[in-house]
Amino acid sequence: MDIVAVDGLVKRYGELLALDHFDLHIAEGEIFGLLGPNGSGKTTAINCMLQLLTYDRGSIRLFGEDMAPARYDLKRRIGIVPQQVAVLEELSVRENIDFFCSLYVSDRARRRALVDEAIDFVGLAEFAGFRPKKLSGGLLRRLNIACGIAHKPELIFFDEPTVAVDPQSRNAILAGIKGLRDEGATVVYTSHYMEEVEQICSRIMIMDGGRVLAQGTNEELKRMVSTGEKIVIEVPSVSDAVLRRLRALPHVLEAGHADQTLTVRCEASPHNLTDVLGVLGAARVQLGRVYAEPPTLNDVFLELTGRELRD
Ligand SMILES: Nc1ncnc2c1ncn2[C@@H]1O[C@H](COP(=O)(O)OP(=O)(O)OP(=O)(O)O)[C@@H](O)[C@H]1O
Repeated sequence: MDIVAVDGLVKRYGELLALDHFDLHIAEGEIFGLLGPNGSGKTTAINCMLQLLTYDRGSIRLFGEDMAPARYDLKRRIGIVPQQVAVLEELSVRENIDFFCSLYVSDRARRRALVDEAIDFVGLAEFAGFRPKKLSGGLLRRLNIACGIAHKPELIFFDEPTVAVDPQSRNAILAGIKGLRDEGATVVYTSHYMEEVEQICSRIMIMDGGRVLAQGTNEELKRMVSTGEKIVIEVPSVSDAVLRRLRALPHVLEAGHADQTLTVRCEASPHNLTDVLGVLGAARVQLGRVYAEPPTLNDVFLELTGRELRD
């Protein structure tokens, strides 16, 4: 059974079509990535699923049941980690987590255990008595996460949880999300950082302008496009004649030399590296380090839309 089943969702803000027949199906135990540039409709889609926004058309089923504003039984099974940190300034770390947990769990003893577990989970034990304004940006994000997950939700929405956090907190957050999945939760993860989505998501949807452009595993998405690897070779100089010969190779899209580095972008094909090294060998070019980078999700987005994923 799909934990999330969204079909034909249409959402307008006045004239603006924010979601255009948007479909989303997520199986139990997935970390599903919603990847798209700013304004592509990720937050709108989440807020419709949570019934925080009304929508014009479409159906939303969560846990196999029709979602509606008064379905508190379903809402109780959901955790939300919003894009903007939403905690109470006058409460400590522990009190904040306890407050949000108390919206779902009334038994005090059970709540104390859940709050302790959430504090350990996000690594905030030594800050439990701190007020939010004493925390760094990364620690504040971790508190935001603890508030969203302490009640042990089965389905958790993370909306850009790593914006403006230091690398250490970012890694802790990503590891934490995988930990939640390992404990049985299903996760919806929105981001415009393709590396994160590649790192943790079982499946990824690329969206733009409120529409689904493509979806699949990381590898499936990369196989959908014709862009192949980027070959990078350290070499002090390359003559124009050699560059012309490289560009004339059957699967080469682009070849250029800058900063003592030759870069050759190719279409997907098994012999690109051999062909490129063949041209350089014939011209007796002295080579330094040679490596090939596989296509990124940015290449996929670029080929699908003609634009970069990052602004
Ligand atoms: N309350 C609103 N009123 C009018 N337009 C809105 C409103 N909220 C969002 N929009 C517009 O709807 C579109 C989708 O926005 P949304 O916030 O869902 O995108 P997003 O992919 O989540 O982007 P971001 O990463 O910036 O949050 C954008 O064009 C945005 O300007």
